[in-house]
Amino acid sequence: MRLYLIGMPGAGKTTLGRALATAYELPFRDLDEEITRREGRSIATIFAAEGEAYFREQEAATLRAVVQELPALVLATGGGTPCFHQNLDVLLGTGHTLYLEVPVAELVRRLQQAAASRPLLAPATDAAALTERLRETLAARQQFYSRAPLRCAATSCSVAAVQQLLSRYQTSS
Ligand SMILES: Nc1ncnc2c1ncn2[C@@H]1O[C@H](COP(=O)(O)OP(=O)(O)OP(=O)(O)O)[C@@H](O)[C@H]1O
Ligand SMILES: O=C(O)C1=C[C@@H](O)[C@@H](O)[C@H](O)C1
Ligand SMILES: [Mg+2]
Repeated sequence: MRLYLIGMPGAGKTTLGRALATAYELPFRDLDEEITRREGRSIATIFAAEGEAYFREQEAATLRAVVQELPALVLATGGGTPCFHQNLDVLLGTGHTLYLEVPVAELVRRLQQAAASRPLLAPATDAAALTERLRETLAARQQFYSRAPLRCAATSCSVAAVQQLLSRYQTSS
């Protein structure tokens, strides 16, 4: 089984992804970490040195390489992954895609500390600016995230809840 987690920055893709991989005894990959490893530099450095378009190309290529390499895994994608280069079609066509749905106010709480090291959020320094930035980003991305056949809300996104969701989904499909 390939299980893909998608959602906004701070939604908990990496945190929950690792826990799900342990529960299912599957390898875990984090797409941001894979890109960092392939490139030998941080995401922030890639954005600063090469710009977003270059990052999106590397992201798309790395996604396809990971999918080809591993027939079974849990993959935490980057926040923007489903929104560029037909990546969502790759996800939908090769595994189960789960959208972690988290309200903007909760994302702000989680991200406020870390915003400076996240290139797309860095310009938003205070809570109001970060809220506005996340609102705009989510509005633009909703059309992609909402195509995931599986979704769970922030408050119910435990490993057990996802396992239940997935087993119901697998028996019905
Ligand atoms: N269920 C949760 N409840 C509260 N805090 C959480 C939860 N899941 C993750 N967090 C916290 O929120 C922050 C972001 O989590 P995480 O890095 O897993 O998100 P992400 O979706 O992988 O973000 P990114 O897209 O930036 O990689 C972390 O500080 C993490 O500890
Ligand atoms: O939301 C986004 O577009 C991003 C999220 C991160 O996971 C990284 O993939 C990168 O910082 C871009
Ligand atoms: Mg992450």
